[in-house]
This record gives sequence, structure tokens and C-alpha cells, in this order.
Amino acid sequence: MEKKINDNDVLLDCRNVWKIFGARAPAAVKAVSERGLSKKQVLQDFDCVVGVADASLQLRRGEIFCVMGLSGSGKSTLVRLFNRLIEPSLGTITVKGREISALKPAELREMRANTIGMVFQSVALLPYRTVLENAAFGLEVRGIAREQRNEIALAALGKVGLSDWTARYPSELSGGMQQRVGLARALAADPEIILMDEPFSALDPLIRRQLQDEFRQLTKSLGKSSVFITHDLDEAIRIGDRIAIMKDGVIVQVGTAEEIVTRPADDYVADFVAGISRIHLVKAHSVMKPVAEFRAAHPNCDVDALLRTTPDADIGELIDLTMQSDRDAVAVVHDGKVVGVVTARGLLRGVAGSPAEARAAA
Ligand SMILES: Nc1ncnc2c1ncn2[C@@H]1O[C@H](COP(=O)(O)OP(=O)(O)OP(=O)(O)O)[C@@H](O)[C@H]1O
Repeated sequence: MEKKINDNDVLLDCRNVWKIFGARAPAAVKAVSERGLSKKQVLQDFDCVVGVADASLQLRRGEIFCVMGLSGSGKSTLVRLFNRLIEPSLGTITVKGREISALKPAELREMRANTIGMVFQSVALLPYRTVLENAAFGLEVRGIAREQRNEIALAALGKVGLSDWTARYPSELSGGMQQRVGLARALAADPEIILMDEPFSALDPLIRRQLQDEFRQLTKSLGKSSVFITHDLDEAIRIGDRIAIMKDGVIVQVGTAEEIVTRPADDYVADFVAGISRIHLVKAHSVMKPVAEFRAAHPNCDVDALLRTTPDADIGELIDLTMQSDRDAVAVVHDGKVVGVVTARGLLRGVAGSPAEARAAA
């Protein structure tokens, strides 16, 4: 069972963060904070690259938050700021209520060891160590005794389905299995937050989808929270509770997959989501006509005689129901009351176009 995400329980809070690279970065930062220069102007005037520009996001407890964007959009830079692998040029990052720029070296080590784990695209396993030793490596670095660390690593390997491979060496494992060892290594430290930097991008599509589903299930069952970087929108939709879309260092939109697909913030996002199937993303509540409006437009239709569904039924389910019905319309029921009606015409609009058009068509 998936644990509920608490909207008010923010684990990681990133506010107005900038990261500017280059020899004249301090001068560029000053100009940005005083004059609000754009990324282009910073490059022109200071020969500095803006990696991340004025980014704000909040990771909630229990949430998988995907950061999605094309190559060079700033995803890795943003996420590396979250565990202070790099320092922000401007802005604040707070983890569990503590501003991380204020942490002393020992506190930072402690945070990386216990609170924020990270899994990279290439997991860099140690070739002459067994799978078990690799999974236990983080614990070994922290000085945990062999017996105890092996016990913890064994449990973590069990969670990722590698119990039978503990005595093998990385070269004997497939790419997908190596990624699992990387995940087990991160899980062994039992962090609350796991940062994932394109962990599955080098894998075959089939293995990749399997790992995506396993990762989501595991994260939810263990009650972890995760920031997951990907350049693949399908992956973000499959894994993420919420998605941030980045372009040129800027977060252009944050929302659920349904929000992003049905209400893209600008033309860039609209182009991105144009090819995404709406069948499982768009829900009845987005395409239904409110019941009072429907009754006014269709006074002869007995709404209470229609087949019924819930507000979170997806378009696929709505199509099935509509086909079973002889009325070409389905009633949406919440708390025992009909709150809206989805018509066949509205459904078609929902598949093809915007929900607003779908509601108008209903
Ligand atoms: N250490 C650095 N020095 C200078 N510029 C950098 C540095 N790291 C990143 N950048 C620049 O910052 C921008 C964002 O890079 P980043 O690696 O964060 O993008 P990304 O979205 O993760 O890309 P990819 O998917 O290819 O990994 C790019 O223009 C990049 O050239």
C-alpha cells in the first residue's frame, strides 16, 4: 500500500536558487541579484554559464519528485546542490528544516550519510569487491563493523531482488543488476531522501520499465522520498508524483503528470507533452461537466439513471463505461452525490485536446 504524501510536510525546500559557473561568477551573481539579469545577458556580459536560474521546489515526505529536462537544462546541477556537492551562487536550500549552507563539515558528512543518499547513472561499483561488499561500502566508510554492515547490506540486496547474487562480482552482473546494487548501497544507509541522477538511462527499454516500477514500489513501501532526474518524459510520468520541467536552467512548470499534460504552462511544455497519451493520465474530474450545467443543457436526461464512476476514473475506464451504456454519458459520483457528467463527445475532446474544451463539449 502506498503511504500518503503529506502536502505540509516538506523535507527539502529549495528557494530561489541560482548556480552560475565561470571565472567572473561572483560579479555575475551580484548583477543578477541587483539587476535581475537573464541567462543570456549573464553569458554576454560576464562570460558565465547559468546552470540553474531562480529555481524553487519543495520535496514532500513520501513523494517521488521528478526533475525532467533536455540535456544541459540544469537537472544535475540542481540536484547536486541538494546535498552540497556544489554550492549555490544565490538562494537557500533547507533539508528537514536546516539550511544546508550553514552545516559544518562533520554535519554535512552526517547528512550525506544518514539523510540524503544518491544513485548516479553509472554506479561505479568496485570491481574487485563482491556484490555484498559493494552494497555495504557506504557503511564500511562510516566505520560500521563487518558483521553488522553485511547484515544491513544483505537486507538491502533482498529488497532489490539480489539475494542470490551477493557473492558475485560486478562484472558478472547485467547493467540493470548493477543499478540495483547501486540502489541497495543507497538503501543500506536508510536515508530519508534518495537523489537519483538518471539511474536507468543506459538500460534497455524493457529492463528500464521494470526497474522504474520496482523503484516506485520500493520507495513507496519503504516510505522514502526521492528526487529523480530524467530526460525522459515517459519515465517522469511513470515514476513521479510530481514533475518539474526544466529549460535553460529555469523550472518552467511543476505539477502532477495530469496537470502538466492537460494544462501546460507554455508552448515549450505543450510541445513536450503533445505526443503523450492522455488515456491513463486525464481523469474524470478534468473532463466532466458540472452536474447543474449538464442538467440545464440536457433537461430530458435523467442523470440518476446513468452508469456511475468516481472523479479519478481515467479516460480508458470512462471509454469502457461509455461503451457499456446506451446513453453515451457517465455520471461522476463523489461522496454519494452526482457531481458531474462525462459525455462521449467530451471524452473524445479529452483524449485529443484540452479538458476545458472537453467540459464545454459535454
Ligand atoms: N562545472 C561546470 N562548469 C561550467 N559549466 C557547467 C558546469 N556544470 C554544468 N555546467 C553547465 O550548466 C548547464 C546545466 O548543466 P547540467 O549538467 O546541470 O544539465 P543536465 O540537464 O543535467 O544535462 P544532462 O542531461 O546532459 O546531464 C550546462 O549549460 C552546462 O554546460
